[in-house]
Amino acid sequence: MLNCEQKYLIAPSILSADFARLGEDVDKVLAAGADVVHFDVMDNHYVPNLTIGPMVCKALRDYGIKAPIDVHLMVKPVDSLIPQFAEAGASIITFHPEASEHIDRTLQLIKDQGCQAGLVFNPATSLSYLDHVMDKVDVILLMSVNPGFGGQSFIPQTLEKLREAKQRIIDSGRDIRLEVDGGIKVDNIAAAAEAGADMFVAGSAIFNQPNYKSVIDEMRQQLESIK
Ligand SMILES: O=C(CO)[C@@H](O)[C@H](O)COP(=O)(O)O
Repeated sequence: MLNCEQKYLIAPSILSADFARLGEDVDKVLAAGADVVHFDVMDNHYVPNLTIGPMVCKALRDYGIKAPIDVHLMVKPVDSLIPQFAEAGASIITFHPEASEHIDRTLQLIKDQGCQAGLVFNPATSLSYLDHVMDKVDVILLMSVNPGFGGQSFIPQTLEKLREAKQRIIDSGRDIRLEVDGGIKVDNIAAAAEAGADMFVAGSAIFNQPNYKSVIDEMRQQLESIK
């Protein structure tokens, strides 16, 4: 589960990791200071790309990965995969509201499996999907790129949407993580945090550098500067 004590969490997206040595690469990024493993699941239907499923999640657990695994489902339909990911060792499961027939039921299904639950918002998806489910979400994930691929540029309008989501969280009085995903780098992580984000997914910014620790340290320095 997520560490509630820690203000900011860094969650490398393994979409940009070395899939031929995934266990080692995930170990390496955690040893470099990452908090959470972000696990992108794409079905070539909801998004135009195909990635990994519950077997790979289980393989990471069997390899010895203990950190929270944050499973971002970019699949449609979603419900049938939820028990499989919970069984495979997922800690958090998030999904896109457009991909579920019954958002409330899908959130409850995730919680019934013992995982934390979240909704994911594409750049053009309205936050109004949160209106009647704030009591069931543990994480709100705002996509700052259109989903499907790593290495895209951060969409600046996300900052305003983060502020809106943060206000909804404050109004709810609940302890909900605000996650941002897509194009997060050393030079924009502070702006995302100032807008309200407290959990940062970064794929290419970390995995495309030889020294993961130096990137993560620089990200933390940026976050320190706004405390
Ligand atoms: O879910 C997705 C893309 O759909 C993301 O998690 C990306 O994998 C993030 O990659 P970068 O933009 O940080 O390279």
